Amino acid sequence: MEGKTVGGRYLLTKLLGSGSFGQIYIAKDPRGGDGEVAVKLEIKETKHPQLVYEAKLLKLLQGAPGIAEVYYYGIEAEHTVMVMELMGPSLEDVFNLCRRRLSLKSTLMLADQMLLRIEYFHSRHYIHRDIKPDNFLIGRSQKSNIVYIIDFGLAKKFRSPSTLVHGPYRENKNLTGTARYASLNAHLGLEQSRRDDLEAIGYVLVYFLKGSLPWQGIKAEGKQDKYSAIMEKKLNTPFTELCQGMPDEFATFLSYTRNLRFDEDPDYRYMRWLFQNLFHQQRLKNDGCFDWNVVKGRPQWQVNELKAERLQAAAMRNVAGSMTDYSQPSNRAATDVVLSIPSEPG
Ligand SMILES: Nc1ncnc2c1ncn2[C@@H]1O[C@H](COP(=O)(O)OP(=O)(O)OP(=O)(O)O)[C@@H](O)[C@H]1O
Repeated sequence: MEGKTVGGRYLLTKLLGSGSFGQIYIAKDPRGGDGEVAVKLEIKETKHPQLVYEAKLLKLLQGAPGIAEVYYYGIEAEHTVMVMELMGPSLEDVFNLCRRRLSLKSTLMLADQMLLRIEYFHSRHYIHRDIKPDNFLIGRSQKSNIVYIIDFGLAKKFRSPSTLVHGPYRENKNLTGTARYASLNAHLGLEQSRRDDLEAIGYVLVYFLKGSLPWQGIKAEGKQDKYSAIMEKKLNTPFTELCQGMPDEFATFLSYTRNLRFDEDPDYRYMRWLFQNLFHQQRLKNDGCFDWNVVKGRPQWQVNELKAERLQAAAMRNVAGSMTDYSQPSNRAATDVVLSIPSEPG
């Protein structure tokens, strides 16, 4: 596809990766900004289309910090095409770059942005359901301090936008998301709600600060046995033990999220205050400088290379290990968004 033009103006220059979703390219926009955009392509006849849902959800979310701008959506010869803002490496990439351990300062700066993103997501009536470091990307150039939230393939509307009536509580659900960061209630088969995205953020923060989670690397026969073993470990690891050696705020945060009722409005201000307060107590300086900006001997271009390598590797694996089962209607995103797809702006 390199060398082709989509949307009448975007020239595909480089394959970034491919997987279950189709392909993602870097493209040049001769008329726009720094000239580079990301293009997602999905085969038109795909059995389980996702791009249309992602485009609808992105359209709904447009205009807030940390949400990729969409420039074009359309159906062309054999593909559904979405042209969007090009972003940089994921938090998993930069975590690797920092030898799989982040400082308290970076973790707290990320906590603040991740909480803002999820609060905004929830304010638009959706839960994400696949919170993990790979689904947060760093912006490029002037936006390199901004953390973006991506991958809405598992997002689900949790309340009516008009009446704000919460969706029903259900049990016996299959686990949706990524087992490592899934909330205990998601493991237990409860319908997910806002609290589950927040508990997952808690696990991501512990992962950044400690370098790993106690349920990583558990060996089991099949997928289901592995999920059960992870759940057991989560059940049997009190937050005080999980967060041993870390400031108390992390266990406090996790307990708060775990104790939220299914349809309770989370107090986002309280959660951000917890971490901001710790930040100030520790006399840290919010200068926007993350660990990966100062990794010795690792210039910025290496961050970009690392990302390219990871995307290639993911393409080779063909996103093996993904738990998503798109044959399950509940696993499909945003089927009921009523907004129209964006057409190319002026
Ligand atoms: N706008 C973008 N700019 C740069 N990289 C991007 C952009 N969108 C997605 N990516 C990269 O491409 C990868 C795949 O994108 P995305 O997660 O949206 O698709 P997916 O089908 O849900 O993939 P996966 O199966 O890995 O969850 C992401 O891991 C991300 O690193």
